[in-house]
Amino acid sequence: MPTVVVDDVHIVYRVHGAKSGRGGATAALSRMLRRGAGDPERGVRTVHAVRGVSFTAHRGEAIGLIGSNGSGKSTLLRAIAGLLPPERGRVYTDGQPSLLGVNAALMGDLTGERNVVLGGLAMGMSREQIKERYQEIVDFSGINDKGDFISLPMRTYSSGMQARLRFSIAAAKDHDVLMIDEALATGDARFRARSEARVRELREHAGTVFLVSHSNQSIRDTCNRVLWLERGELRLDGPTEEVLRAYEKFSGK
Ligand SMILES: Nc1ncnc2c1ncn2[C@@H]1O[C@H](COP(=O)(O)OP(=O)(O)OP(=O)(O)O)[C@@H](O)[C@H]1O
Repeated sequence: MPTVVVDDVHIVYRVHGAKSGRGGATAALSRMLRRGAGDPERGVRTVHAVRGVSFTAHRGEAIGLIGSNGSGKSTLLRAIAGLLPPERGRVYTDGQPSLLGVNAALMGDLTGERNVVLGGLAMGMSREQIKERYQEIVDFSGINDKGDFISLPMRTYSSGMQARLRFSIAAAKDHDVLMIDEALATGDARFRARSEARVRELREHAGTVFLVSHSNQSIRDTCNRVLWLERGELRLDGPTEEVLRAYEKFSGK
């Protein structure tokens, strides 16, 4: 059963005002003034971040996305989630894909507790379901292991704690398509092991999991298939070990 079909997708970012991007404060000010007047010369630069990528994902697959910095991994995930319109090509998905990014939109000024509810509602859970899973989510995150932190605003958490809570909220639900962008990298070793186990579980519940990671070990431990992107192009798509070996050779590891 296919869950995601990506057909010759191209993603192009447009960066406005980038052509006149040099100079100090005075130049910036004059640019602003010109912009106000509707300057026709204002430049738009384009970044062709994903170039003609095609693949089909199935139920029960955990697919790792690898590639060097800026190779288009996060962009591709955002396109699958429907957050970026393709310039060319199509993305077909079965159900609503959930993107769990390091920057997932929880609210820093709200307590961890409120964010669990907010995140649950955002994922389409009912209040009852959230209430039922609440303790499980908090326990999984380990936020309260060292004291009552869940009742403090989320902005007071360390980046690792924030990432853990985000992952725990997202993982509380079985997703058709769950996309995880580097979230595993921020937790400590124990949390990483726990979340990797949860990714395997989600996958067994017949969903499809995408995982962007720079940790080849995380990819090895969780994924059965790997897509390797380089400069926006799909270089290799295949079984984890095969693709990782080629990638490690390429990156000199
Ligand atoms: N909002 C944006 N506006 C313009 N260009 C962008 C934007 N976001 C990303 N890019 C460009 O798109 C390309 C791909 O970026 P992307 O973040 O998808 O790479 P990545 O493989 O996830 O990188 P990393 O491993 O460093 O997280 C890069 O060249 C980047 O500069």
